[in-house]
Amino acid sequence: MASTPKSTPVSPERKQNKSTTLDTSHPIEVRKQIRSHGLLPPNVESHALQAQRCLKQLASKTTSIEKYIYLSNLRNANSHLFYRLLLDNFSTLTPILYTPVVGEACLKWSEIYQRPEGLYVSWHDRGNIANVLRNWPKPKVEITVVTDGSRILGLGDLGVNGMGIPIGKLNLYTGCAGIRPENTLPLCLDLGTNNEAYLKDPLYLGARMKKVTDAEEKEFLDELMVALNTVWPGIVVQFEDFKNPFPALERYQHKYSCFNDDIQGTGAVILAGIINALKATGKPVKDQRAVFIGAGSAGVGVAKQIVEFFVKEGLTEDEARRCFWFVDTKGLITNDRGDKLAPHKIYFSRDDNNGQQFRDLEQVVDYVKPTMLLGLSTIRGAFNKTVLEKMAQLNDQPIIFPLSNPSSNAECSFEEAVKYTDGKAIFASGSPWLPFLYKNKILQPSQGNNVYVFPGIGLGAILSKAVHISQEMIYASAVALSNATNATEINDGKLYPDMDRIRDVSVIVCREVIKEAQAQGLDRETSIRGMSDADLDAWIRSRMYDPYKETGVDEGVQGEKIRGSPVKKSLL
Ligand SMILES: O=C([O-])CC(=O)C(=O)O
Ligand SMILES: [Mg+2]
Repeated sequence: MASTPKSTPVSPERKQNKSTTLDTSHPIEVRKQIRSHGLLPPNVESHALQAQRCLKQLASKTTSIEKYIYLSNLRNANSHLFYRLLLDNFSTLTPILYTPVVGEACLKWSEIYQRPEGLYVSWHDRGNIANVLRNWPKPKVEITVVTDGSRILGLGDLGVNGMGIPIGKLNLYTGCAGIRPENTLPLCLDLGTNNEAYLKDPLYLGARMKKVTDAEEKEFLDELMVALNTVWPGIVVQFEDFKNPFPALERYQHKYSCFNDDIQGTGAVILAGIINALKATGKPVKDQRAVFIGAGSAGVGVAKQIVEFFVKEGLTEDEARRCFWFVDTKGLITNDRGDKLAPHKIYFSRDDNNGQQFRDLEQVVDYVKPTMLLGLSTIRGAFNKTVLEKMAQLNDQPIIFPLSNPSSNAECSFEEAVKYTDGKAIFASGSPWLPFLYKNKILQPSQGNNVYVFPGIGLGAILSKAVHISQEMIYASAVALSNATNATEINDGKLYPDMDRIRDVSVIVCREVIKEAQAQGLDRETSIRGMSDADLDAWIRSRMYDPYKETGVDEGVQGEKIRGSPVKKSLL
């Protein structure tokens, strides 16, 4: 291998991470400049040819998990190529990198593990968290997705196996919102697990200890938030898949630039879907009756954002709140049910049931006569044939949202929703389903997944340098998403934009989040105040990572030089 001449400085990062520069699309001049000449096979390939090989290799993998591992390896071998492939095949690759296959990957994480890919911070690191963060090899971190693995999708407590989720979400941050991959930090907290099977599994990669108490978790998270903001001031923090996320959200949301994806991100996306569904049915909000099955943090978070919308549409908060009925494992949540309700359930608990109690969903549907049914219960089949048939008898266009993830936990499939409502359902699910042919018409499912907003919210917070992420900024993301759905999509019966337009959608969401931050005086980036929408969009785009523009040369400026003018002869 040629030694590096003194005249060509190679950054320490580049030395450590040479792999990202080994790209068969690099022209010979680039290969010579970055000293990868000879390390690559001679043919200089087009991006299209590279993609063709990757898709062929991917197709040769027979199981979803093999496809997942293939894509992880590709990302580590050549991140720009990986992101080019993702951008060009978004709707095909997302179900592998993200829900549902990422769920399977998390379940098997200890078996399929090959490399860390993120940072693990343990209970035993308390008192020393900032120093552990400083071990992260990349100098700049703009955003982190952090989980403690205690409620991974609808799969329960998976401990450190939950690391697949921050990795998957951050892949989408880069793919959808163009945050540079090296500026993202997947973060998994090992605060113990109550998953007995994992604790007994010799291959399990986490500490052999039970989950710490709520008070201990609070102490740990307080130190973590200070440490993150000390090591990377202004870092945006996305909380993900915590079993009990409300306390942390309440504690930090006015103090740091952070949000909870499961409460606020999912809430915003579902609200956008509901806004579009109500436009389709034409029924006013005052006539809506929403039954939620599953009264965990996500369900309550989603409903509270819909309450906000109903209030903006003219109801009082009390009138809006009373449009919701929640069902948990014990039945309809009422004040006189005889059990002690968890604090987050009290807001929606009913007091108008005249002593009647309803144990199952069918009884609740008969009693409430809902216009919409939303599932965040992780109970596959909870929206059974009878329930769906009843919804179709009650409504011309019943709104059916089985939102639990992954698909194996969804309350019903798209096919079931179509068949049992005779094609009348207005449908959105959390995980993807295939289109379904019904009565000679191909019907398209909508996927109400938080991926529609979290990348734009995170990018908006980064670019506006928001001091914190307000509920109004989250609400703005929901309205932006509903407006981003175009006429063709609406005519096709869709509630959300096509996934293949996700980059454009993320720009729109980001712009509206920035504008709301500006309106509330939460922004610190003064140079973009007062810009028109078009100028702001162009400014946002100019800051987004584009894997097609990466030359493999360290700094973008040098890359520009290579593209713009011939590289100096002396370097060749
Ligand atoms: O990851 C997803 O697909 C959506 C989500 O946040 C969850 O289900 O927890
Ligand atoms: Mg989640």
